Amino acid sequence: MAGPRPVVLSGPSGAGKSTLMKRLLKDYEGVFGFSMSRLNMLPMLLGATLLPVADVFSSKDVVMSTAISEGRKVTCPPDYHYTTREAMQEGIDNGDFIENAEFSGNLYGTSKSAIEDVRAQNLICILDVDIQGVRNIKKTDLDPIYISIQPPSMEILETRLRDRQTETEESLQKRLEAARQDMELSKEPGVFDVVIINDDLDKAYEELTAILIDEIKKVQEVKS
Ligand SMILES: Nc1ncnc2c1ncn2[C@@H]1O[C@H](COP(=O)(O)OP(=O)(O)OP(=O)(O)O)[C@@H](O)[C@H]1O
Repeated sequence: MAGPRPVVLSGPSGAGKSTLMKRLLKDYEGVFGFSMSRLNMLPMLLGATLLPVADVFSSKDVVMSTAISEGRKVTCPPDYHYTTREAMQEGIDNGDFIENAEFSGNLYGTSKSAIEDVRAQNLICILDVDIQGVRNIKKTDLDPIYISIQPPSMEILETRLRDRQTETEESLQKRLEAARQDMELSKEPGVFDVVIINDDLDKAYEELTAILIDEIKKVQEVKS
C-alpha cells in the first residue's frame, strides 16, 4: 500500500506517550495524523446521539465542526465519521475496528479503514493504544511500526502520575496495576519492534525520531 506506515505507540499510562507525541507533532507539522483511541475528546461528544465510526484526525489545523443532536448544538472533532448504532455494531462484529468502547450509551471506535484513510492522505497515523489494541492490530494487515514507551521504573512512574495531578488515589492504583502488566508484556519477544525507556526525555525523543525518520522522509518527499 502507498503512503507511510502507521505507528503504534503503546505503554503504561504516565510513561510519556502524549509528551513525546506532542513534540513530534510540533517538530514535524503536517506529517502525522493520529487516532484519539484513548477517547480523550469524549466529553465534547457526550451530548451527541451521533455515533463516531472512526476517531482519527490529522495533525493539521483542527477546526471544530458542529452538529445538531436532539435539538442541541454539539461540538465535534472534524474528522469523526458518524453512523447508526446498528451499522457500527455490525462493523465491530465483523472485526473492522481495532478498538471500541461504549460510553454514556454511545459507541466509539477506531476502524481499520480510518487508519488506511490517514495513510492514503500521506500522513503517518499514530495509534496510541493499550496492549489489547496492539494484539488487535497484529491481526490486521495494517503493518505498523510497533513502539513501546516505558518508564524507567514503577517508582518513577508513580511519581510522574502523582505530579501530573490527573488521578484520584483509586484511578492511580488502577493505572499502576495495569502498568505492571504492561511492563511485563512489553518484554515478550516479537511484540514490539522497539522498546524506548523514557528516562531522559530528550534521549527518548531522539530514539523515537530515529526510528521514524524513514517514514517522515517519505512523507516530506511526496510533499515537496
Ligand atoms: N522523561 C521524562 N522525565 C520527567 N517527566 C516526564 C518525562 N516524560 C514525561 N514526563 C511527565 O510525566 C507525566 C506523564 O506523561 P504523559 O502524560 O505524556 O504520559 P502518557 O503515557 O501519555 O499517559 P496517558 O496514557 O495517561 O495519557 C507528564 O506530567 C509528563 O510531563
